[in-house]
Parts: sequence; structure tokens; C-alpha cells
Amino acid sequence: MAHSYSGGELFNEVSLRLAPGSFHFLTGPSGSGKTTFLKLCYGALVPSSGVVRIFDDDVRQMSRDDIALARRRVGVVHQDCQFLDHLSLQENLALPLTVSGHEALDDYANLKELMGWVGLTSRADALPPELSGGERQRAALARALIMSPDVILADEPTGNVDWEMSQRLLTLLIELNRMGKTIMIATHDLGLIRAAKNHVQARVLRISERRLQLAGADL
Ligand SMILES: Nc1ncnc2c1ncn2[C@@H]1O[C@H](COP(=O)(O)OP(=O)(O)OP(=O)(O)O)[C@@H](O)[C@H]1O
Repeated sequence: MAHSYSGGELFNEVSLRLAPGSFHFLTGPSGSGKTTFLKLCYGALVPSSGVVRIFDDDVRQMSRDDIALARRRVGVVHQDCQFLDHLSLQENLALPLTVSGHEALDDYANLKELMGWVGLTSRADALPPELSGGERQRAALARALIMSPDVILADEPTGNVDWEMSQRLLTLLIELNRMGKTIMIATHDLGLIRAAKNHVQARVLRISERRLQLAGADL
């Protein structure tokens, strides 16, 4: 698969399969294409050439409805964690359930349980602008989990938080992987990757010179 924007080719000859239950890190310099790669993985972009399959289906052959259905199985933790500022945190998190008319949360009995899991019970009624950076990051993770996804793609989930909070978020992501979820984390933070490797078998991929390369053990 290859992808270009009008500014030029970002990567070519990229080939990757995210095996169910695997844990991957995606790293590379700023602007190398990490966010773009994640967008290709969840069907927000189609590749300029080659094939991207989401759960075995070729994105190009999928209707918008097919992609929307597949997207329910993929939780995305966005870099900029956008929330609706006039709704409480709890209301924001419930939105995907309301919009889809579905009751997901299979791994958690209810929204309260999920909020407890990410340590945000006491902030349920807060408005998003009232949350700290770390609370927003945990809220973004919780929102990605509402539809009980099989795969979690996290774009810099520990950006803008201190080391202790990034460890807390990492612990949550490792716990999700132990529950059987497939995880891919795009990050600049090599310290985070090193910390993770003490607890989970993770492959580290690096976008470099328009290729996706397996990073060496010397990270
Ligand atoms: N929609 C777009 N149209 C044109 N160019 C884009 C678009 N989105 C991203 N780019 C460009 O593609 C390149 C890769 O962007 P991307 O956000 O994927 O990189 P990144 O590795 O995630 O960067 P960072 O680490 O800074 O978040 C950048 O040069 C960016 O300006």
C-alpha cells in the first residue's frame, strides 16, 4: 500500500497485518505519517495505491455503511480528544451509544463502570473545559471503548501528560491487550515504549524513509 497527499508521497510499499490480540507501537519523526497511517487503518482514508483491508474487507469495495459498521469494532483515541464543551463528560461518553442506538459496553456493565475503570467517576458531571490534560486523555480512551471495540488505535494517547499519568494510561492499554484487544499506539515517546516492553510483547514499527520498518532492540 502507498499513500500520497498533494504535498508528495508519505510512504510506499508498506505492508502490515495487525494480528488479533497483538500490541504494536508506531513511531517516527513528526510529519512522517503516523496519524495518516492510523487513518488508513480505520478507513478514514483510502490508500493512493494498493489495498487496505479492515477485518478482511478491502476498504475500496466497502460502502459507507460497511465502513461505519467496521468502525464500531475499532476504537480510536484521537490526538486532539475533541469533546462537546456544553455536555458533561458522562454525556459526551454516552453520545456514541445514543447516536448508534446500540447498547455496547460489553466489557463493562455500564458507563459508570467504565468511568471508574479510567478513574473518572468523580468527574462525571464536569464539562470538558474543566478537565485536566490527563483527565481528558483518560476520557478519550474511555470514549474509544464505549462500543466495545476489538481493536484500539491510539494517536499519541500520552501527549501532554506527565510521566506518572502516561504510565497510568499505558497500564490501561496493556490491561486492554490482556483482555484480548488488538492495540496500536502511535507515539514519539521512546520512554513509553521501553516501559511497555517490560510488561507486554510489543512490536515497534518506525516510519522512516517512506517505509515501515521494524525498530531494533536498541530503542
Ligand atoms: N489532509 C492532508 N492533506 C495534505 N497533507 C496532509 C494532510 N494530512 C496530513 N498531511 C501532511 O502529511 C504529513 C504527515 O502528517 P501526519 O499527521 O500523518 O504525521 P505524524 O507523523 O502523525 O505527525 P505528528 O507526529 O507531528 O503528529 C505532514 O507533512 C502533513 O502536513
